[in-house]
Amino acid sequence: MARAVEAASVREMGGAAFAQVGLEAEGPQPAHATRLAVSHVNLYYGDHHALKDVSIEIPEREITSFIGPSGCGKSTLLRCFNRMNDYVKDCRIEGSITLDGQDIYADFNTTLLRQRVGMVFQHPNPFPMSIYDNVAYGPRGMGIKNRSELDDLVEESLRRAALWDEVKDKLKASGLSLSGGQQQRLCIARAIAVKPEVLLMDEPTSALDPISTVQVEQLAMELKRDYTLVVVTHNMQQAARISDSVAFFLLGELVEHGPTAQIFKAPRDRRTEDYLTGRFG
Ligand SMILES: Nc1ncnc2c1ncn2[C@@H]1O[C@H](COP(=O)(O)OP(=O)(O)OP(=O)(O)O)[C@@H](O)[C@H]1O
Repeated sequence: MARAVEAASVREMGGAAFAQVGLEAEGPQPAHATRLAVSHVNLYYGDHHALKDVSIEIPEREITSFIGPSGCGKSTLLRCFNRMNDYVKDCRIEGSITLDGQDIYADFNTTLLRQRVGMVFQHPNPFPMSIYDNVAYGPRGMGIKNRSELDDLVEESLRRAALWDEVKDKLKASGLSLSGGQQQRLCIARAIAVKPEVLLMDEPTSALDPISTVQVEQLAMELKRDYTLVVVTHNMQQAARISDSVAFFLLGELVEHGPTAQIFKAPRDRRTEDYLTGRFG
């Protein structure tokens, strides 16, 4: 009986994020191939055991969201995907992470990895240069010097980032002169200009107003047609709105990962229920 009441409360409370965004559980979707595969990963910052035996598969052309309370390891795992943690002193990783079957911690060129796995951060961080140069920066670094090729790439990337119409007449203006929401879309344009396969987004809308948040969410849903997206978010409604699947982390453990409807409406683990219903975190 108590269990039945709890299950009902998850549907009402945890499922509320899902219901509020007007989504209903969908039937089985065609499976997408695994793009990133994490197998038994343990990560330590010095003595601190930040990721504990984490295994998860990230399917291509889907949005996978990482949720969980502060400090549970969401950003740490995200940063493993393009080896950003390499820059952290005393950071040690065990286990394996593969991109299309190739171990990214074995014999893998990190420059190439970061080209294939792009990242957008919590706070928009345009370079202190023009809008055009921000987007052209990556392609130039890859050796593209031809002006018309660069022009095409810049336009295509800004269009895909839903920013072209707002900036096409001021491409020489500083990227820093844009609004916060525009700066974040500029950073997305910069990330996709090098044609990555995976886009990592670490709380990409937490510094944005509601209108810019909706624009970035719509953009993420557009981009998943071609890219694999992994999004860290504290916003449960955002996770419900945009994700194909959701992974819940707690104290460095991956508690469960499943289709968005299942996680919000019928989580398998009591700890996920407790988090979604606000009993902790
Ligand atoms: N560079 C670092 N050096 C040492 N410890 C770190 C470092 N980065 C993160 N940690 C620790 O690892 C744990 C996981 O941190 P992480 O940033 O991955 O959590 P998170 O779930 O993304 O948190 P938040 O939601 O607050 O961003 C925390 O205890 C954090 O203090």
